[in-house]
Amino acid sequence: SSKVLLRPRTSEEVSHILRHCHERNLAVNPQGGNTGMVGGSVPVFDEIILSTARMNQVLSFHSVSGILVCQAGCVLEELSRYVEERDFIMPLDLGAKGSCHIGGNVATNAGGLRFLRYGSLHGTVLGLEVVLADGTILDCLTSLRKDNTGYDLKQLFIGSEGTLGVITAVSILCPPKPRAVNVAFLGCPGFAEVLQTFSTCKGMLGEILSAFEFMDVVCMQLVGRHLHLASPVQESPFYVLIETSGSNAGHDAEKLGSFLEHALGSGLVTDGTMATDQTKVKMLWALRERITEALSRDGYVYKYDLSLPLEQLYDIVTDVRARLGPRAKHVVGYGHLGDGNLHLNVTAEAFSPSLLGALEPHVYEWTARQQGSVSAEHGVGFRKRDVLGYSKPPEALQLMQQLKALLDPKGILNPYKMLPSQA
Ligand SMILES: O=C(O)CC[C@@H](O)C(=O)O
Ligand SMILES: [Zn+2]
Repeated sequence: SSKVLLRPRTSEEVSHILRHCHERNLAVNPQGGNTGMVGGSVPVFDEIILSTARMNQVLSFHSVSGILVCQAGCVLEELSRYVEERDFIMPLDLGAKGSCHIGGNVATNAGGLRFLRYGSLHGTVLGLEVVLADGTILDCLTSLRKDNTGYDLKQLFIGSEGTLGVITAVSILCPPKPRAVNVAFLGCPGFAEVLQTFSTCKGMLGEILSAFEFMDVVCMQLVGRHLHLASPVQESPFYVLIETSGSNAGHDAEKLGSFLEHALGSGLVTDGTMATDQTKVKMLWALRERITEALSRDGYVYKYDLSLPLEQLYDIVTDVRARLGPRAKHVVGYGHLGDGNLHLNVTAEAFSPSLLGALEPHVYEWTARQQGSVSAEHGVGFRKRDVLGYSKPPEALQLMQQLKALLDPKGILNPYKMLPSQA
């Protein structure tokens, strides 16, 4: 029901907008590419939408350090192209790269496909400029690798989902572009073999391993049915996508080759294919990256983004499949295995409260019993705010409420998001 959408170009304009809204108690919903999975960027009632779409300028790039400073509304894929032309890459990559904004990525602390190698945005973001609820511009846009001068305030805004301030500019450390990238797409006979492949792979590939993703056979069937992407290997219960990135093509190919020989020889892997040329690399990645899209064409999707101990990671998928039986169209498990991050998705013809009742709180209770996280990389937004208690103690939730009250006493920033409705 929003009636107003504002599209500022500068931090000063954001500051004027927030000062105005703060004085008049007007609620504001910051919005980047609007690709989030938990409704964090969608207004609940008639909030004023503050879009970062026109704040899309690169401010500086240093070719020795690889430090990029840009406005919050730069589209991730455009930044990737910009730094790749200069022989660097962005430290994060995700399926929504064509539309998501870097400011939104930082605000949700998005994980994605390069996390295994380059780590979280809490490490790669070096500085932020943030406009606070009352319009104050907080300039923490430094480009220093090391800086121990007091509390590291920028960390508070990484993953705060627009509830504590509006991120207007980002300083981020970009790694050098790897000279050699190889992708192997393999079929595994069981989940135990997927885990064993991961251990072997870490041992044998070491520092060149840059991604370890997995998907189950149902994901592959759906990608085939809805997107017409053909499987490059024989049908198997599980598939893994392994990427290596290094500086010496010959060295990397040799390492990957001996790993594959071992994996095939010992029965961990039953079939596989490899790619070094860009087109085939992209084709193999598409099988994994486009699962979300295939699922959305399958029906209504119940989505869970869990961190779980590796040994138990797939048990919840098997459990939910048995629990729901024919009530679900499909129950799938895929995700960033190397990061202990499972995407459990369930599709059905339409939304049904009874199916939701069979899934929740069951999935959350299961996750809590494993000391897992009910939101690994998608954030909390509107959808998951009442389940934070499964992963955080009451004392932590109370401190979060206190921080919110300190930074946004009038509660104008992204209301009804992230924090539980009655804490
Ligand atoms: O749709 C999902 O649940 C996961 C989306 C994304 O995080 C992915 O890894 O593909
Ligand atoms: Zn993911």
